[in-house]
Amino acid sequence: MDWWQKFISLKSTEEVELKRKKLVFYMLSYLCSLIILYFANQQSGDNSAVKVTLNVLGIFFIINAVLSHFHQRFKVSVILCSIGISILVLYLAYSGGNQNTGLYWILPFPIVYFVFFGYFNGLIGNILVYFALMALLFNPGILEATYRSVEISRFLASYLVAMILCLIAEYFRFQSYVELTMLNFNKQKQANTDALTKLPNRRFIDNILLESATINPEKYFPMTVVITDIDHFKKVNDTYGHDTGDLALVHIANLLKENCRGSDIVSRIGGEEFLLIFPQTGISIGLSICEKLRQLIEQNTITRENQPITLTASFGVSQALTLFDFEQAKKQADILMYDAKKAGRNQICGG
Ligand SMILES: Nc1nc2c(ncn2[C@@H]2O[C@H](COP(=O)(O)OP(=O)(O)OP(=O)(O)O)[C@@H](O)[C@H]2O)c(=O)[nH]1
Repeated sequence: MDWWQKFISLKSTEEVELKRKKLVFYMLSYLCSLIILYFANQQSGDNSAVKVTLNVLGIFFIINAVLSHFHQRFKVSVILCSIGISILVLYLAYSGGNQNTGLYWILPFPIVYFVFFGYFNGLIGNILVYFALMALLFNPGILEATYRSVEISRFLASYLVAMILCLIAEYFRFQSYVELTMLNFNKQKQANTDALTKLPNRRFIDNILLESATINPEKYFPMTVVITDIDHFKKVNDTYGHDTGDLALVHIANLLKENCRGSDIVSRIGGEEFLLIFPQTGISIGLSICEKLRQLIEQNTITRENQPITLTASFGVSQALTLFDFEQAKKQADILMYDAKKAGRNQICGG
């Protein structure tokens, strides 16, 4: 699995999308219920059944929206609201509302199902309501209202057109949401990846990793923190050229990555400097992993023009028991790495 996938969160775009849905839900709930209550009490004439039903539904939409501010189950509120809307739509068709104008007031509703449920589930919801309306309207015997057949066919055709237009709009809105999400994902990935070795970079450590460790410290601590630096790397560049230097960096990066666990973090934080993090690992195990890595680097030469080039690296190993120790552990590992250099390179200092 790509290292990034464990950390990538589409959280930011998903949160924006959820915020949009919530705002639409609240606006629709409060605005529609006010309109419904206005019609219930000012425009429903003498029809007391219409008055009562509209008042009940209007109050239901308000209570449902208010309650949703206090619990975490937003989806439940949306489903309840949609059930209320379906009842309202069918009741308007059945009763004719005030002076048989009910059908006109149904036409704005197809969009609500798409806004709440997306293009696919919204379409299913709309089709169900459409068939229920057809079943009602083509059975005049069960209706309280009386409609001319031309009125019914015009209404059903307009509902269908409204449904198709909303479907097109919602489908392409969703596609652009997916594209923007991927764009955001790729930009985040790019910003947190070292271009040469494809390892996580310093920005990743300072932002994303620390955020993850703050949220789930038990996943990380106690941790071993390692700084490793390739020895005499300048000589590699000077002797074989910058391209070979790059090749050597990629080689070491792959070697470190392939020989650490999936949960370990291997990052490139400077020119020829790598920061390794071994989560939930005590210092003694950390030291033995580093010894294995040190030997692997020494043994796995790279070849240039059929000539083997031996690389070695120096390691500074420290540990962080909690998040508060992390920065200090990094500094300590850096100091220890320089101690390893001073002591002759190709060795590990730590404890
Ligand atoms: N090819 C290549 N070289 C790099 C890159 N980043 C840094 N370097 C080189 O890495 C070298 C690091 O040299 P020094 O800091 O003197 O360290 P060193 O030669 O490894 O010596 P010690 O660390 O003391 O063993 C410099 O020559 C940098 O130009 C890179 O992305 N590609």
